[in-house]
Amino acid sequence: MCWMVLKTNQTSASHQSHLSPACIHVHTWKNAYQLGCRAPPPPPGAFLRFIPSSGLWVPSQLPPPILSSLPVVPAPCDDLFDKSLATGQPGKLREEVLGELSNVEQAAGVRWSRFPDLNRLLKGHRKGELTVFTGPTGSGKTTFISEYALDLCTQGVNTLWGSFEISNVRLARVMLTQFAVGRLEEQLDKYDEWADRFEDLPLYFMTFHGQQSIRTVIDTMQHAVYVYDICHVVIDNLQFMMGHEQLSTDRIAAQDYIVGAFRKFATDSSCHVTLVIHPRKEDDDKELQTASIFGSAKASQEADNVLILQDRKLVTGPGKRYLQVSKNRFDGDVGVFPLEFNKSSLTFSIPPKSKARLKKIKDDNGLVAKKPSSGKKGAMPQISETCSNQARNPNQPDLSKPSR
Ligand SMILES: Nc1ncnc2c1ncn2[C@@H]1O[C@H](COP(=O)(O)OP(=O)(O)OP(=O)(O)O)[C@@H](O)[C@H]1O
Repeated sequence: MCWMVLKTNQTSASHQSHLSPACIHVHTWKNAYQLGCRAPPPPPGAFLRFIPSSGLWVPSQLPPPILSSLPVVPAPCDDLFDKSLATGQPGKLREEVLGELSNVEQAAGVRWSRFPDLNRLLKGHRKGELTVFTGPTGSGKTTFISEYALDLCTQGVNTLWGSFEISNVRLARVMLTQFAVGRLEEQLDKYDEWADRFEDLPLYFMTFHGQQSIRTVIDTMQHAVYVYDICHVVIDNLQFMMGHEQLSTDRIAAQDYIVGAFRKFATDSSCHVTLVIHPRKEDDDKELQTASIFGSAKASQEADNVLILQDRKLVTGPGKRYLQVSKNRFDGDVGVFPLEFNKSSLTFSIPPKSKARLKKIKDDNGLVAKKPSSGKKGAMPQISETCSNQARNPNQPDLSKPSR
């Protein structure tokens, strides 16, 4: 068994006297080697372990006094290396690459039912990724990300919301309106039907509001992954979670640390994290860019995907807003697509001109209706031109069914 160093401190271990090759030799009568020194390279087959932070190859069995003085926490690891695509290697690289190639659909992740353009660009929503989402103040970030997450959740993506800016009551009200694709204020008799259906979704809310420490938030997320098998965490938004205490320079460092913690959580827990971050103040006539995200470049560097809600019209499309995918690490493309806001249903999906794409079937009564969907829970809402403001919805409660 070889050993791998999991955590290191900032100081190069080789600068510490007890870890210099000479000192190890004096204490153990065994040879250690340091990369980049005039010392000879380790002989082939030598039973050594490598300490990445120090560039040292040390004997794999150091006596306890030296081992305990390491500035690191060693942990056992059988597979330090993957060799090309060779079979039989501990990391199974070859099988895993084949798995990705032969299951392209699965590797692409869960597809949105309300946002076909997102599928075109991002392919799908995948576990273990970090998405950073930004947009001007009041442009509709919360409203959009609510529908974006709800869409996935109705398809069985277990979702945890951390709403640090608006209360869970207000958020759930927006989501319920989007779920019902229409205002429930005027049809309160249907409230219980919709609420029952909404309650059946694998959707959970953190009970935090306002400033909260990253440690507490990550602990809560880890607990939720363990207990509820959460696959998607939405943090809305980073600035409200951090509060306003730090000075400006500390604040950027603190934000970088927090972004790093969310990144690590996403990777380690195989859970997608969508992080809403306000942009820095830009001129109103300028479009936002990846570099407009508040803080250092850390957020966009760590992110797998960067989405920007631009509050201006696309010259070539309908809608007063558009969504820009400005970074896409996995597959697919970067690009833009228009969003048209429906004030009644608080939804961004299906701009009116795109309705032409939907296949319509005239029924016997001369009413216009969309071809029935697959019946999949949470599938694309069906737009009926017989409804004025409210779109017909596959999530529509079956009113013949008694409410719970
Ligand atoms: N495209 C839109 N057109 C008009 N109004 C919108 C649009 N999108 C959202 N709204 C409305 O604007 C208000 C603010 O929306 P929302 O809270 O989603 O914005 P935000 O970008 O998250 O705000 P903040 O910058 O404060 O976090 C809400 O009342 C919402 O219904």
